[in-house]
Amino acid sequence: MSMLTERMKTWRHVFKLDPNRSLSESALEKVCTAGTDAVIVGGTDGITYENSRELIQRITEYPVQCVQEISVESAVVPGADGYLIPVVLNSSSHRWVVEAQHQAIRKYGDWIPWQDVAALGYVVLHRESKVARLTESRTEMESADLTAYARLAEFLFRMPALYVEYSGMYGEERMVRAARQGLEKSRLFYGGGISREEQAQVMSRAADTVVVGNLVYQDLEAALQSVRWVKETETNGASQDD
Ligand SMILES: CC(C)=CCC/C(C)=C/CC/C(C)=C/CC/C(C)=C/CC/C(C)=C/CC/C(C)=C/CC/C(C)=C/COP(=O)(O)OP(=O)(O)O
Ligand SMILES: O=P(O)(O)OC[C@@H](O)CO
Ligand SMILES: [Mg+2]
Repeated sequence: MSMLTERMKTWRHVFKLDPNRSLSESALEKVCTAGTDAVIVGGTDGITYENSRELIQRITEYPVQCVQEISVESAVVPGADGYLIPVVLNSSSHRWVVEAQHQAIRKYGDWIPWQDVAALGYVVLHRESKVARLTESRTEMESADLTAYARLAEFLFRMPALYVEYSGMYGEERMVRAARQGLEKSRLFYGGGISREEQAQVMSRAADTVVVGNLVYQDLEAALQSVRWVKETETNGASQDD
């Protein structure tokens, strides 16, 4: 299998499943066979090795890429198709920018399969979200700040992707477009509050990859439809590939 950063370039739609929430086997089968490009396993609270391993093992029964987004060092599950490492660029605590990552790299050292690892430069914008509270993110910003974070992610930190995160809330298109303005090749992820076709279309035009999370648990049929909503929409100004 090619490097994770290469595979990510093909992702238009991804589901994010939370190990701390339950999903029946028939629902999981529908999610994994709906035509999404990857399933990300991750969340902010109640994440353990046991619940992550259980969900990842279930997903690997299906022919879809299964990638773990690591938010807790002790929950890393060997055997996933890849590992996404969040770096919260607008956190006011260095813990979520370098320290948690440093500790984990110290712990796992030689075991880390770097070809299957990619950093995600997060900018967290929903003030009331769990992730904003956990990471003490500075969510108040102007669009120019977001453009600057995007440039910082791509040109200073050489990150393969910038993630505009509105977890739990539908975000502002102008902010996603501001992030796009700062990027050339790095991928632009959007996630947050997608529940209707028109929302998915707007964000699919602005971003490269659209992440659908909570909708899976709120309205499974709509979540399954979101694959089509995203994939039938063309992106504007996609990141340039080599
Ligand atoms: C043996 C083997 C194969 C080993 C693998 C080696 C490997 C890959 C090691 C990992 C090395 C490494 C650098 C790990 C990182 C460790 C770590 C803890 C980093 C910190 C990450 C971070 C900044 C977390 C903060 C929280 C965050 C950004 C979470 C992302 C997910 C998210 C926002 C989910 C949405 O949350 P949800 O719970 O759904 O929210 P709602 O309930 O509101 O919907
Ligand atoms: O759960 P929702 O609001 O869809 O957000 C998706 C994802 O961006 C969460 O990390
Ligand atoms: Mg969630």
